Amino acid sequence: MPEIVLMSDPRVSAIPVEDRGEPLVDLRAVPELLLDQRLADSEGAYAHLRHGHVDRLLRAQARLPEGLRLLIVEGYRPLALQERYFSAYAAKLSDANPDWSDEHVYVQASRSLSPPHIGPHVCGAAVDLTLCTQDGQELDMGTEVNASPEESENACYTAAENISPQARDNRTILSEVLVEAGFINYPTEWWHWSYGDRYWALLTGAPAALHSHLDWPASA
Ligand SMILES: C[C@@H](N)C(=O)N[C@H](C)C(=O)O
Ligand SMILES: [Zn+2]
Repeated sequence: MPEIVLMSDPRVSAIPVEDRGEPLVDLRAVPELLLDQRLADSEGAYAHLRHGHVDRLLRAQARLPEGLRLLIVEGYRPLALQERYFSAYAAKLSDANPDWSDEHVYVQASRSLSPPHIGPHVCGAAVDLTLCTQDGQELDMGTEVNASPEESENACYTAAENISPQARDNRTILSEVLVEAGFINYPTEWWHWSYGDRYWALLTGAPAALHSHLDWPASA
């Protein structure tokens, strides 16, 4: 397996950000894209993404085999929520592994959650998504969206081998259309894709990230 750069890697936070001022768009107003409700918040933050992502997602969806579509689970995530998610997971890891240093806990937590200050969801640049049929039945992807390494025996890693051939094929279908549309994947999570954030810049060689952190409510 090629080296996985974790979100906690100092090379990620060292990437400069040159924000383009691209607005957030509410995907609830884009009927071609199907939104899942499992992480829906009352203000609809989860349904927002940077403007350019809409065309990228539509382009990816158009390339799917007939009968399949994207199912969007979460886009924009307010900073306070990212902080809550990160510190709760770090605390859980620390409790389960009392011999781990704080630094090791930080790195291990970043397998599943971005340190808040570099979080791509916080910039409206990342989207968690899966595949479903036209009538919304989710495909077998080997794990649930947002399964942790602990609960999935690392099957959440995109290249994991401990999944069925069918789930492997489904991950390949998802990856191919999203890569073609310009997204990059976080290799510890088959469902997490982004464009224009620091992690994207590091992996693509772009000189800077295109989107900085956004407060919510934003001028969407
Ligand atoms: C919570 C999980 N789906 C996720 O989004 N993880 C990434 C690494 C993040 O927090 O940015
Ligand atoms: Zn994500």
